[in-house]
Amino acid sequence: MDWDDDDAPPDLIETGATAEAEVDEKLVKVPITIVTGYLGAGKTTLLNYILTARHGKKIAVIMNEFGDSLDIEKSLTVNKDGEAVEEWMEVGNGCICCSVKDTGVNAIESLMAKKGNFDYILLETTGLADPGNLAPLFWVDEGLASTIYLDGIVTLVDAKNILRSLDDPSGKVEGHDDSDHGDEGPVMTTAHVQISHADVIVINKTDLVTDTELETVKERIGSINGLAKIHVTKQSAVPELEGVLLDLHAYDQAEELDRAGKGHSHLDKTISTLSIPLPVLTEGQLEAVDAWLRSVLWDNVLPSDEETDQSLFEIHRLKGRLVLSDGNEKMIQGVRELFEIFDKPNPGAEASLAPGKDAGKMVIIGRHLDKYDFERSLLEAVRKSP
Ligand SMILES: Nc1nc2c(ncn2[C@@H]2O[C@H](COP(=O)(O)OP(=O)(O)OP(=O)(O)O)[C@@H](O)[C@H]2O)c(=O)[nH]1
Repeated sequence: MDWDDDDAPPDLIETGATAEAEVDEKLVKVPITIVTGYLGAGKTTLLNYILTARHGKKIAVIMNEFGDSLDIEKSLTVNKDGEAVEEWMEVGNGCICCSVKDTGVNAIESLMAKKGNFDYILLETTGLADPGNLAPLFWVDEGLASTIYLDGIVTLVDAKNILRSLDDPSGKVEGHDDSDHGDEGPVMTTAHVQISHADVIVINKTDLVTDTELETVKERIGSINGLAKIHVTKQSAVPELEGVLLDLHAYDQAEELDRAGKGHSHLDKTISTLSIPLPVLTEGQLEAVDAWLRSVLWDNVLPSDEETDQSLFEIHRLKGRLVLSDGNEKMIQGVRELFEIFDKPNPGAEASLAPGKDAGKMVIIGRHLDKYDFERSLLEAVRKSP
């Protein structure tokens, strides 16, 4: 599809997509990247950087002006001849809100039906958005044959202010109040949830901090989210885009599992990353892991020998690798209560492990994880199964 300069729709960054690309446009799935971060962290600077670096690609930038719901009226960045202008447009499909999970996808699909496929979709959230509410909108079941897929969540943090934001009670996320349960706990701020759900964290504005301050920021962020790739930037200029910010495939593989060390760190009192090594599993034990996940993620119940505890923990992100006794491997991906266990892509890509050795791993990012013995519960569930 060719766009006249004069007719170019306001949502497209029209930088000269090729005819060849358009032949495949019905077959190709378009990645959507959620870009989140506090006010002034450098999101717009990052988006402009991507648009410039991806000259020649058709990129839709959607501004989520209203926090956790996407409204039909969106401010969209247009780029013509390197000049960015901002306009308002109507997607025209009603309000996209979290209660209607597939509407966000439908609206973008109908937009693409009208305008032709994009190469990338970048969804910039407001400074206050909880990406955990948005990700499930776009993490669509394969069976639904959507033309878009959630590629990953990128969180920008301002190196100078992030520690203050993490400790600022006024940044508390609404709707996660434990006071009903008599457990106030340390405050969970929007900065926490933006970091805990991230697949990539860009620590920006590093020109405003010393090396020592930067190290402290990195350690704190790494203790909250031990899975995310961390990049350190000035003016949001990441070293490259491929696999760094774009084309992450963060929800269809789990290669970064080994980044998370064993056990968990306590640098941040609110959110931590917990890593549990798993043995080689039989088919029955695989089912036990599935049942354990359903209990933990759907019912908030951590099964254990002594008790079944309705718990206060809150899981934001979960990834895993399961090695089976027949030599196959499975991956686990989870965000909030949603999870999926699926065959490892590219089987045989990694050397197989010696039998009996800890072979698999589950990494959990969430709140109040240190109050419960997740490892014992999971390993017991596995051991009890044939
Ligand atoms: N010193 C410094 N300033 C930066 C850097 N990156 C961006 N800025 C500036 O910080 C300000 C905020 O950057 P934006 O990219 O607009 O941040 P944002 O996250 O989009 O902010 P909102 O749109 O307000 O949520 C702008 O004036 C940028 O020029 C950096 O690395 N160092």
